[in-house]
Amino acid sequence: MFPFDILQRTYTIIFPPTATKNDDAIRIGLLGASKIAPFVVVNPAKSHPDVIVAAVAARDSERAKRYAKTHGIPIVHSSYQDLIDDPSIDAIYVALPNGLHYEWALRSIRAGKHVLLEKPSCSNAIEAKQLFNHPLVTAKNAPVLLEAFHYQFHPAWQTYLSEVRKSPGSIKSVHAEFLLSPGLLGSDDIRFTYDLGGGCMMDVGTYALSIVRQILGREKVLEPVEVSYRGLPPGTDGKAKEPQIDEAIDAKYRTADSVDVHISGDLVTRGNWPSFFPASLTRRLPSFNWPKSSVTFEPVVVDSQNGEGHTPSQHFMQRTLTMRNPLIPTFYHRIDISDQHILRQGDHITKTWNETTYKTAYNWPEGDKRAAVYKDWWTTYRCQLEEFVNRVKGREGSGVWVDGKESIAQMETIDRTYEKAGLQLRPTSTFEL
Ligand SMILES: NC(=O)C1=CN([C@@H]2O[C@H](COP(=O)(O)OP(=O)(O)OC[C@H]3O[C@@H](n4cnc5c(N)ncnc54)[C@H](OP(=O)(O)O)[C@@H]3O)[C@@H](O)[C@H]2O)C=CC1
Ligand SMILES: O=C1OC[C@@H](O)[C@H](O)[C@H]1O
Repeated sequence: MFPFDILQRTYTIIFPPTATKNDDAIRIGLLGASKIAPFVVVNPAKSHPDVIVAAVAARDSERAKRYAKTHGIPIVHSSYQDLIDDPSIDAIYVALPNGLHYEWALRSIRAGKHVLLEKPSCSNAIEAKQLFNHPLVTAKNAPVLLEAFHYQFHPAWQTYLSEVRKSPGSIKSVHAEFLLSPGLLGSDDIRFTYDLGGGCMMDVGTYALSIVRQILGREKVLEPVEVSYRGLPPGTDGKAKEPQIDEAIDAKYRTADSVDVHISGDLVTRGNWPSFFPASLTRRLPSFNWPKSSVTFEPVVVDSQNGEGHTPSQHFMQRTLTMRNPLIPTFYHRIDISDQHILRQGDHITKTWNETTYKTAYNWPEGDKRAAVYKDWWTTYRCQLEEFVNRVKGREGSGVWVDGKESIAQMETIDRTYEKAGLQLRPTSTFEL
């Protein structure tokens, strides 16, 4: 039954039911013929009655035409600015290198277009503050601007967050990791160029950071206490390529209320094999790891007895909540609610045991009105598109949103992490508006 469910959802993601478009559907334009746009916008739009992917612009018009043909996009513009100035376009999807997000988001907003902006929103906190606090963005009736933290919109992530909120005990530690297998990114990938706002912290690291910040408080800036990174391997000439680029990053933070926070990201993960394989053999071997988040709570007292003449006995419970694969939950994810129980008599531990329950959430809970709208096969991107459209149309929506304050605090924490690592902040755009 379980693999059949996966197959059914996967089939429907690839071949979604096509919706008849409404007359007032939002017409989206793609800035750049990017690799990610088919997943984030083109495919999800097929099943959305209020979205038409109407145009694309690329630096090379021929490439843009080929891309448009492949994806059935009717209009091709020969420059990004032409696309933005097209009066038939309502919204822009900015999937450019991170270093260009600020400029093209602002240009789009200036043209009155709504913006779905890829993560990370900007190159650094200076840009993020200028963008999200810009009068054109904060004005009443300003266009919608959303940093595309797609995973937050999926019911699986929201279910995990609600388990965090209702768990007994205060949070002791939080961990998140996103480790990419080798071979997914070419050596000329935008992620490996400093001037384009590259780096692991800017890429998979930004998800791990966003995850821990969602758990701890979305507007909190975290202060790093220890950061280490791995740079790019030297080129064939033996010289360091792009010395400001982190290929992998590992950062620890400690909050004012003493929560230990740990994130790891890696764009080219080797090693990391289970410990029964000798590390000397596996250190250089590629490995696959699910993105993961876990939260451990302080122990709580479940029961306490101090009967006269008896040694006092206490029953403690300590919870750990783990979520595997918060980023592509539609294929597979799992929420583990693991409770460690300890019985003590005086100073002696007399018994320990574990109780673990597992949860999945491919949709909102039964009876929740959102469950009647969402579908089990919706990807995080389809959920995100639903909420982007709801905002643009002024509809109620699911209640999940990433606001400017969250995006700014995210960039401030990324900056502090780079500073602690001894790396330069990603360069600030010279574009002014
Ligand atoms: N939400 C998600 O799951 C994901 C988000 N992303 C984000 O999306 C963005 C794009 O990533 P991805 O699609 O992987 O990248 P691509 O390299 O496929 O796309 C980047 C686009 O940027 C354009 N571009 C403009 N200037 C430059 C330049 N100087 N060098 C290189 N490209 C340039 C290119 O457009 P043109 O066609 O005009 O040549 C290209 O199509 C990033 O911000 C990344 O973080 C990426 C993957 C997943
Ligand atoms: O979801 C993702 O997976 C791979 C990353 O490199 C990418 O930028 C990210 O958004």
